[in-house]
Amino acid sequence: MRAGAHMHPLQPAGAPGGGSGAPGHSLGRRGRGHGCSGPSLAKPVSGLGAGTGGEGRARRGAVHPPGEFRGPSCAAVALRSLLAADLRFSRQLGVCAGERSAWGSARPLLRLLEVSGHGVPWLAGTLYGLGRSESPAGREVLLNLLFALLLDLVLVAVVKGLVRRRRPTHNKMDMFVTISVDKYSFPSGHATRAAMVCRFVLHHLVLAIPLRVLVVLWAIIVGISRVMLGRHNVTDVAFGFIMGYMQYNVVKYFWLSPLSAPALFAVWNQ
Ligand SMILES: CC(C)=CCC/C(C)=C/CC/C(C)=C/CC/C(C)=C/COP(=O)(O)O
Repeated sequence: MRAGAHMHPLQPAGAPGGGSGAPGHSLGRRGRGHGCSGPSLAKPVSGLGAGTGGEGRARRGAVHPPGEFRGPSCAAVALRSLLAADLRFSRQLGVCAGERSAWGSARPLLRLLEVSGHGVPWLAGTLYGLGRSESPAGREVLLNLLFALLLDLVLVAVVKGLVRRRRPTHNKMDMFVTISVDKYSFPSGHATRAAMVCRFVLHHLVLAIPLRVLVVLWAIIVGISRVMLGRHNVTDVAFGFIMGYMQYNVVKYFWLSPLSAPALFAVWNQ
């Protein structure tokens, strides 16, 4: 692929489909070849683009106006290096990506964890609880959990649709109920949901310490299992955790109560 041209921001050069993680991708080579530069304010030097592929070749010898980028910035090179390391590391951690993988026998257990963090059981369970709940306080919490889960689905779909990072190539697309954007991997919807639900539960349920620890462990293990199953790269999950953590702030800010959303609660008060 031509460096810098039509290249996916989360896909280092030499990693077709964003998921190869193959050693010897071109990042390191390009980085070593000419270093990196910021915006050029100095008089242009011909041939600075050399080694950056077709674009560089086309510009060789050209006169660059002040302010034009001479090559990939240090930030871009650092980002690509991070992403290349992410692909390699994630591939190594994908030990349950298939039945024949190193830890393939643990795959069924990890797939069970996958279901435990999936949107469908959480939505179904919350709706069921809402239907059964007889206490106003319980209904308020469950209604907000429903709002949180729906918000999570929408925000993850928006970010996945914008970023469009492909899932790792070693992922087997045998996931439990998916929607169209789930062909993309950034961020991990399981990680956002796990982090958000974890914060939600810790804030709104009175639980003994061991149970609180269990909830946190569940969230962490769901995240790790995404990489082990080969569904995600590490950065998808890390960002998912951060995003899910912050989503809870949104839920808290827009907390639905009989005062803030009387129409919603009127359904039960009739
Ligand atoms: C259960 C009820 C009452 C309604 C379901 C409504 C519905 C179909 C919601 C969509 C749920 C869904 C398919 C969520 C996607 C979950 C998923 C596969 C996320 C991807 O996670 P990732 O970690 O692989 O990014």
